[in-house]
Amino acid sequence: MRLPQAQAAVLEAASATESRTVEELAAALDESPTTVTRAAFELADAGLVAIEEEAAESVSLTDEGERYREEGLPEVRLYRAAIDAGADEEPVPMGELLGRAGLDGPAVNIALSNFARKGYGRIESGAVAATPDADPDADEEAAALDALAAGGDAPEDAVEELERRGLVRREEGTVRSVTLTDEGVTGLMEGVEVADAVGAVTADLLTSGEWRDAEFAAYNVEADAETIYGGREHILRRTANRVKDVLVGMGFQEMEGPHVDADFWINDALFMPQDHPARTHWDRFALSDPRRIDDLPEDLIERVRRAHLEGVGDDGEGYHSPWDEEFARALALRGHTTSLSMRYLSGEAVGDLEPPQRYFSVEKVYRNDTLDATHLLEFFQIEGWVMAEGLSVRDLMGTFTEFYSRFGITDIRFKPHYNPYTEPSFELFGRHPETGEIIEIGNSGIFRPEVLEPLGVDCDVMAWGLALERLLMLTYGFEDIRDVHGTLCDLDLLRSVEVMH
Ligand SMILES: N[C@@H](Cc1ccccc1)C(=O)O
Repeated sequence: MRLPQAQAAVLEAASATESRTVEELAAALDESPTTVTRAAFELADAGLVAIEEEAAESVSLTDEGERYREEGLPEVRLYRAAIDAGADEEPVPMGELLGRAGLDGPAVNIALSNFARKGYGRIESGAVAATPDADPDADEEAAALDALAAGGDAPEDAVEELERRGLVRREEGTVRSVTLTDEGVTGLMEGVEVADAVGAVTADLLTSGEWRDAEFAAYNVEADAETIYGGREHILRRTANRVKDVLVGMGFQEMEGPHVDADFWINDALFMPQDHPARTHWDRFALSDPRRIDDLPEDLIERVRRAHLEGVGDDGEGYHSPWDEEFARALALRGHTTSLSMRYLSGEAVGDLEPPQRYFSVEKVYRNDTLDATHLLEFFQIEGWVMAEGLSVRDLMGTFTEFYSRFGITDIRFKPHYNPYTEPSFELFGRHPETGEIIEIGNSGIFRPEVLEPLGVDCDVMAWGLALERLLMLTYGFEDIRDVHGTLCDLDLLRSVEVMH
């Protein structure tokens, strides 16, 4: 029988009467467990060995656990310092003991919370009274740390406590044991010849031309292998791209524009009065340097100013409140991408547009919100608008129904709403697939004449801002947006979440 080197070695090292683990074989053969595992699976495929698998749990020390194993658990160090200072007879001020025990930073709280729990003593009004006959040498958690570090076992309740404290971590693994089958024994008796099968193509093999005569080992695609995570497009980016594809498919063109913009484009062009509470309570992220925009179309400034002061049309009223150009020139991170819609509708971005037109963007916006499961300080907005003659709310609803149905969402709901820049306005809601909760997914409406006339648009424009992250929640069932985005994100989830097309 001819076998590649690793397989021949494993076959010879295996026994018919005693199963040997992959780790034992690897140590005996001075090979890596990966090589032995692979060879064992190939031998098993050929019927020469049997592999038995057993789920096994291993417990290892975290960096913090390792540190305490070397330096002593903080509560034990506090107890020893307390005994040294005579705290078993008379309480000693805490500050003094912390210095003696060499404890500072987070270790102080850790020492204090475990000290009393383990019966090392009491802490009252800033002084420590130590239990005279406590035995720090018999500390079960310290003993467990030592035992686990040495590869041994420790009592379950000690391990649980250490795990709770973040000093050890449990890992699930599989232990594989190999035994020779009858066929394997026969094969061995008949004699095994080592074939020079090549396991991996090297640059040498290729340049020397040796690959022409080499015998290549077959791949075993069923063998267990270490998981290697390659780079991968983030689910949010992937969903953003999918949204773009859907909108392009619906006849929309993409807008682009600055993340930092003048309040003029973010608010004033939208007929948001300068003294509107939203312009302060929206908590904008203002820029201090540069502070203002220089480049604004003078004639548009004038038309917007007049719309704010006097209104638009015969029965227009306006706000009759002061309008300050400098206030409009202030720069901030955009709180919505409707600033882009203003730049495009005004002709500032790509020149004057004739109806019909459809535009969208899927871009970041910034709001000083309080972080929670459904709010981030920055998120992606799916902005969009349609410019055409004779648009109605029916068109708006139809567009959303069409858009969301492309993502399998067929039960969106509408609620009348108020925006200073649209009339009528609607908020959109969808049902969370896991919790069943109705969540807000967007805001929309038909732009008022006070917005459109200064921009020089004389037909209807319906528009919206939808939250990409909420769409993600509805399509994937995420419950906490922080699992997907930001420093608390769940890497395992991001690595393994399935792609939806
Ligand atoms: N700017 C609105 C969305 C919107 C855009 C356009 C028209 C109506 C509403 C928001 O951020 O909530």
